[in-house]
Amino acid sequence: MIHAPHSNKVNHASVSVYCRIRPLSSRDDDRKVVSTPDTKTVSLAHGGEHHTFAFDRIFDSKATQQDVFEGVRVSRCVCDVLGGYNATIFAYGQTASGKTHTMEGGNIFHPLKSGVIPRAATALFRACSHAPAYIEFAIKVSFVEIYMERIRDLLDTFGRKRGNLRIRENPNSGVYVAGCTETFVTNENELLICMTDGRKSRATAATGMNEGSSRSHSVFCITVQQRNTETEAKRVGKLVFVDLAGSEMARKSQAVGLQLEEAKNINRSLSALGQVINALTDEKKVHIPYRDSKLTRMLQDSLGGNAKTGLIVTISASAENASETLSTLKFGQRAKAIKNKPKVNERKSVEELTTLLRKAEAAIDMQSAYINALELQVTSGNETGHSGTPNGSDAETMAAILQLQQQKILSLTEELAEEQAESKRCNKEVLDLTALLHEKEELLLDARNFMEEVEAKMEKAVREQAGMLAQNRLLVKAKARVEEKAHFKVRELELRLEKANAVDERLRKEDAEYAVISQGASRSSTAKLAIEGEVNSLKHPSTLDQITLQRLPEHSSMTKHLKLEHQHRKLITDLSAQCGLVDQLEREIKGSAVGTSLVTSKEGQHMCSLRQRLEQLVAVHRQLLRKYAALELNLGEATKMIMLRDERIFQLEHQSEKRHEGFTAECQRMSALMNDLDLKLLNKKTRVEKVLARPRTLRGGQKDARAHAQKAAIWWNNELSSASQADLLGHSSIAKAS
Ligand SMILES: Nc1ncnc2c1ncn2[C@@H]1O[C@H](COP(=O)(O)OP(=O)(O)OP(=O)(O)O)[C@@H](O)[C@H]1O
Repeated sequence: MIHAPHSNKVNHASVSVYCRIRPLSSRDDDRKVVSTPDTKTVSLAHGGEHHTFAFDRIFDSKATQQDVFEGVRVSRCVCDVLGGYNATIFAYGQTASGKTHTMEGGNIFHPLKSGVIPRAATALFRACSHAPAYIEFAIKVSFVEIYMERIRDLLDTFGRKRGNLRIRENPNSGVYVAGCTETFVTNENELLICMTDGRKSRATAATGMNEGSSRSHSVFCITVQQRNTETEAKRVGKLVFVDLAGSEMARKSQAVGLQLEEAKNINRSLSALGQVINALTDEKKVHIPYRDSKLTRMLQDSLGGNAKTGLIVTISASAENASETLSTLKFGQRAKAIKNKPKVNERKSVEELTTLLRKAEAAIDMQSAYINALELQVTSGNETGHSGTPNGSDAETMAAILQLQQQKILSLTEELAEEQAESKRCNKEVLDLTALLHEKEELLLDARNFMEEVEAKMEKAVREQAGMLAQNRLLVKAKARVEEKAHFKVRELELRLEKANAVDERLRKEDAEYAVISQGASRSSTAKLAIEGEVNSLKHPSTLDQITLQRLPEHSSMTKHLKLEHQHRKLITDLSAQCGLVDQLEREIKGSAVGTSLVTSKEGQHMCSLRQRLEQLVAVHRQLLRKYAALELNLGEATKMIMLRDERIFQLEHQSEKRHEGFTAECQRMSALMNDLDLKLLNKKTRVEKVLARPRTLRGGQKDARAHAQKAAIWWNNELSSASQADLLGHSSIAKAS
């Protein structure tokens, strides 16, 4: 006997309901109205009555995130999903009762604080890593929210599909959100990153009851696709986590304006959910109002559909929330009565179906042969009955046999019909699959053509990219050159500044030297000439050129000043040329930035770094300009000082000239005096010699003459020594004066 395949068997499973009690917060009334007699019962005292509810598991306020994960048996849900089932876990409860805390947790990356979703991700990837090597997995996630009756894609980073997505239904894959972003993930971390990205886009707000209240229902879906590489059989399972927005009373949450509108929408969709649950648990109701809200439409497979569903109701133990707690617990109790029909989403491979078909045909053949044999036996029995007269017991036995045979025939005919139907179904499936195969082949062909087109485009893009890269490289080199030049110019400017300082220093020294120089009349006159030349060229600065500079005396301060000015002018020209180069570079970089907008993000980064370097260059350029301005200022001051010094030099020269003239006149006067003295001496000497040469006969006057001659000699010697002393004094006084 052939049994129906596993996929066709429908097991009814009721929704598992769990209850988590949130610890009292500072905002809460201290009076507790909730108690937990045991791990499966929760009791609420409200309105003078005790309401008791039984659930699959109760988590009190001390329960940890791991306790909840284990108690809700999320790992089993993960196994179900890997087995090809759809599973849904959703959290329902009053606002601020801890739904998001339970589903996502305080910190999704923290080992203790993470909630059900991150832990399920860990379990899923661990299970995949332990699967046989011939099973291939593809895991993708989607994250949407239902905000004010609009479905928004939370993973759509560009916000194109945030508007309002549509819900569609497919006989194979069930209810799904059309066009929502599905991101493939290869590990737990990637999944958590997707979740973090989605959480950032979620609509939350601070209300009177919760600092970070979710203003929307969020649906996080993990789809696990499996392929058996040996048999080509495929399986798909979905793990859906729904964090519902909390029901709230406007009075308590103090919602006004947009928040009030949000609260109304939340309450409306939650009441639609309640209606669906009521209809599902009421045997008389035939119509289930799934289409009354986006929320119920999305949860259609999870409520009364083909998914395995777990519901976590979150409540507050505080007396002030007792009425909301009661309604939450009632909701959980009703939901517990919902019966789902979980089924495996599996597609058998063509080989598997062909084998099944062959088996079915063989069974049909065997049964047909058996029926024929039985028919023959019946016919021959009848014939035997006609030929003789059977006794009573024989007749009874015959009747029993006939009855048995008829029953057998009946059951065999039924089985045959079943097998034929199965065979027909298999045949149809084979035909469908063959058609699908052809369709896929065509699609594959299209895809191949498309791929070829894409490849050609890619090649072109790569070529263009390479061109752009080369251009970028050139730009970078040009930038480096400009940078180098800028650095060089800065260094040059610094050197020039140092030189200017040195010139200043040397000018100071020259002042001192000049005093000595001015002593020499000839040198002074040369200097005078040079200064005159300098003054003339200063009067006509426009005529100053390199040749003029070369012609001027090297040691002259004016020459140095003019040289410095010439250098500065050259520097201005250089700097403006550099400015032009930098501007051109900026323009080129801007141009290339526009051109490279389609280039990969790596190049974008490169461009960014280029831009940064350009900015640095511009900063250096500005610094240079500032330095240049400072230099110009220094130059102005230096020019002023040089002018003052030149004036002083001019005055000194004037004085020196005057003194020189005085000195020359004094020298002339002294030499005239000396000549005069020499003449006088010569006369006296001659007279003395004459006296000494007189004859000795003149006895009478001989002694007198001798005495006179001696007196004259003494006078002469005295005159001579006083004259030489005066001469010496005269010389020293001139030296002092000069
Ligand atoms: N079991 C718990 N243990 C510790 N803190 C909790 C627990 N449950 C909730 N909280 C804290 O209570 C606050 C409200 O929780 P949460 O945001 O999860 O509520 P909610 O039901 O999602 O609210 P809403 O419907 O407004 O979004 C948070 O600060 C959260 O950390």
